Amino acid sequence: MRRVLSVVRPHLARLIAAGLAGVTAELCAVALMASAAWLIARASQQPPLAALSLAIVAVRAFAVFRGVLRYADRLAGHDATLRALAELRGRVYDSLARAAVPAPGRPVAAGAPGGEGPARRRTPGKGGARRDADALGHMVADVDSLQDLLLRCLLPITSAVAVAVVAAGLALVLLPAAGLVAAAGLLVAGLAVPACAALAARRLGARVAEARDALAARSLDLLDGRFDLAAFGATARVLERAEAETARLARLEGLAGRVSSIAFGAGVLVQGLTAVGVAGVAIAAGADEVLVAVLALTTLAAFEPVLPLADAAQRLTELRPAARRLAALLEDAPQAPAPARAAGPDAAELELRDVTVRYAPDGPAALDGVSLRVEPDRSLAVVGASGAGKSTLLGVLAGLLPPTSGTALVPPGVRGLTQDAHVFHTSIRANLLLARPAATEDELREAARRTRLLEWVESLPEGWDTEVGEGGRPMSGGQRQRLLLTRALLADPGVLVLDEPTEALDHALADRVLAGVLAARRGRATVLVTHRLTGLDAVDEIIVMDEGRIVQRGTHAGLTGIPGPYRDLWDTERLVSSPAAA
Ligand SMILES: Nc1ncnc2c1ncn2[C@@H]1O[C@H](COP(=O)(O)OP(=O)(O)OP(=O)(O)O)[C@@H](O)[C@H]1O
Repeated sequence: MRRVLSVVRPHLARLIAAGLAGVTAELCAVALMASAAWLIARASQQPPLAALSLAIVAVRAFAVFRGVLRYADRLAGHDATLRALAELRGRVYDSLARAAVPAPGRPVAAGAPGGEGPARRRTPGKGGARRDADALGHMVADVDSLQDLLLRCLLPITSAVAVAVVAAGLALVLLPAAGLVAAAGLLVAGLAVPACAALAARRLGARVAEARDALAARSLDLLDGRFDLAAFGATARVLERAEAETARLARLEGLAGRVSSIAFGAGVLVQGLTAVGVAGVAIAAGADEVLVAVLALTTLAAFEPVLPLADAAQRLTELRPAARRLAALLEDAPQAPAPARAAGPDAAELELRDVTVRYAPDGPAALDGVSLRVEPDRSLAVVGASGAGKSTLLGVLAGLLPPTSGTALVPPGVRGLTQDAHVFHTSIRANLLLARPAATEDELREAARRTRLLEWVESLPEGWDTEVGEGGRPMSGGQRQRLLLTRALLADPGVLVLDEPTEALDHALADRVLAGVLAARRGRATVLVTHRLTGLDAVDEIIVMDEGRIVQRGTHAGLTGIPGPYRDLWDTERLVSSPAAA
């Protein structure tokens, strides 16, 4: 909770102002009740009007101040809370972004942020997307819960404590015995009732969660295993069990919903009993009727901010898991990797000098002393066997992975298409315009023509306005890849890095798409990681990697003309695609 609340620090002044406004508004409410009680009781004794004039003014003043201060309290409280929420959201997204890029020395582990969690790097298939959406939904809800933490818990608790202390203190001064009764009542309503409510809410919350899990598991069984259940004639039996579980869940939820009304009722009962007790003690002590009225009604008013504490305690119990998850997220994310040194404005090219990357401190080098220059107007292809270090090299070139040693000079304006690129749940047009909001229809069409996306878009009834992504129109892997590639082309960055941009396409289409992309990028720096060598004759330079090192470099014609790893890869490719050619 403390870790999450630390985001409030920059907005502490506003929050304190809101707290002060809240406390003063509640004190005004108590003072209003006290002065009104005094006025009515004293008026019943028919004193001269002048004796009442001060009380009349006080009643009006407290009524006006209470209204104004309540308004100020709401305004300042919501202002501070929304600012704190924005801050927390920013920090959470920063943590997710850091976790999504595994820094060397910190490999991505399953279950860790950046592993199978919401910030997972790759999202295979639809089920993964659904899990990501769930995780994202939970995270958004967790962040939003800070709002309740401040507005429904911390601020009300502050007001309640201040009012209870002042009211009980005043009663103690006026009549110690009555003060003790008031203090006892306030303690019961402000501590014991909320504690019991929180305990009940926690117990019931656990049982509700358990019942919900059981029902979810049963529903999945019913959906996924429907054919088996039908085959074995067991559908009715399992449905019956699911219905029983639904009824149990409804019962528990009803009970959980009643906890707050029961707690509120208990608080009101304590309030009434305490007011009667205070009046009784005051009468027994021989206090005059004005003092009795003031003490009893002030006590009644002092309970008003104390009664919502039962609700606040329950909410605090519910918010703790969310706070724990957020704190873990904020703490677990690896520290922001030292960014690759940005090259000066005149150094337009991308350069690596003796760069080594290790994912674990004592682990093998994924990149081993690589030096490389990417000229601003040339294209470069990176090839090599699986695990040779191609994606790692691309990560360093894109400024996403800092080198463990060596220097990476990465100019601003390196953008790319990594394997994590995301299709947003919106139209094809909006997905593309993300890269260049001002792009014209012609530019969209031109980019899509290069990547062979255009034919597919034109075949759709709603064309560019077709909704895609989760919940939208399902896309094939190839359509998704071409959409992302079009977006990368449209962005037209100074250096475009592409990780296996045609991996999901059949060979014939892959070759045409690659040729289109390279033609569109002619004269602009492009770095391409690929397994497929066909079409690389259109690339200015090819580097061949093996075990993290560059083992060959040259052009397609040059490298196929000499024995070596590139020619071996080329021969294998030709053999696989057309055995007769070998
Ligand atoms: N996040 C990571 N944590 C730990 N090790 C990693 C990580 N990413 C890559 N590696 C290791 O670094 C080495 C190089 O991997 P890299 O992904 O760069 O190879 P690649 O040539 O792109 O392979 P592929 O063609 O299969 O994508 C491999 O041994 C791989 O196991």
